[in-house]
Amino acid sequence: MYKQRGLLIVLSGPSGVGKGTVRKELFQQPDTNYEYSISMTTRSPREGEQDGVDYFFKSRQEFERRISEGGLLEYAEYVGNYYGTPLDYVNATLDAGRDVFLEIEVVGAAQVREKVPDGLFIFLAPPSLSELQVRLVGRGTEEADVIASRVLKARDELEMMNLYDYVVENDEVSKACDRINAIVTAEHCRRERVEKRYLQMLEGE
Ligand SMILES: Nc1ncnc2c1ncn2[C@@H]1O[C@H](COP(=O)(O)OP(=O)(O)OP(=O)(O)O)[C@@H](O)[C@H]1O
Ligand SMILES: Nc1nc2c(ncn2[C@@H]2O[C@H](COP(=O)(O)O)[C@@H](O)[C@H]2O)c(=O)[nH]1
Repeated sequence: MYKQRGLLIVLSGPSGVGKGTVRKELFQQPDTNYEYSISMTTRSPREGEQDGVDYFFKSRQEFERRISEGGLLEYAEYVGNYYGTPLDYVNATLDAGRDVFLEIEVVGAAQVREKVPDGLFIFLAPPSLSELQVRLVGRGTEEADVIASRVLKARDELEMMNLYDYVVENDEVSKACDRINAIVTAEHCRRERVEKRYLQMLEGE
């Protein structure tokens, strides 16, 4: 019997815009039905971060071995560290008909677009660049030079907004979550209509 694959939802945007905050809020909502794909990184854990929960923390050597084995759906080097999405988990979950949620930067998102063109690509945008800087400083997890690199990078990342299916402003976390939920629901309805039409056409043969 024909079984539709799950939907791959990609949330991207500059560092500090609030991707993690929005994602955590979405996953706390009782009717959320996506699976979160935990990324791999060579970055050191921040205070409170747990291996296998926030990231799979790996050495550069181990990460490069995963790349050479083709074990990543996408990866990017971001301000001196590797970040990537384990391929097996994404494939197994989508094959089981479950939606997968990726929270990744823009270079990796562009690679996913090439490989999974029917994914749903959402760019989370800050109200302004100055507010982005305020958020990064307020988070207090990076030194001033790293914050400066991330804000500088954000200028180029914002130019990639037009490559996305949707741009969602993160002015308020609850509003951003509502917008993302509405987009995902609309995409499911669209896919159901297409699937129904497809099955009707097969029956008519
Ligand atoms: N809508 C918002 N209004 C004000 N502050 C926010 C909002 N969303 C997130 N923040 C704050 O901004 C900071 C950065 O948020 P967060 O860590 O979620 O960003 P991120 O995009 O996941 O960053 P990175 O890509 O570096 O992981 C946090 O301190 C968070 O509490
Ligand atoms: N291309 C990928 N980017 C990822 C992945 N996981 C996280 N990220 C992004 O990296 C930056 C920096 O993250 P931080 O935790 O050090 O602040 C940020 O934009 C993340 O969204 C991934 O698997 N692939």
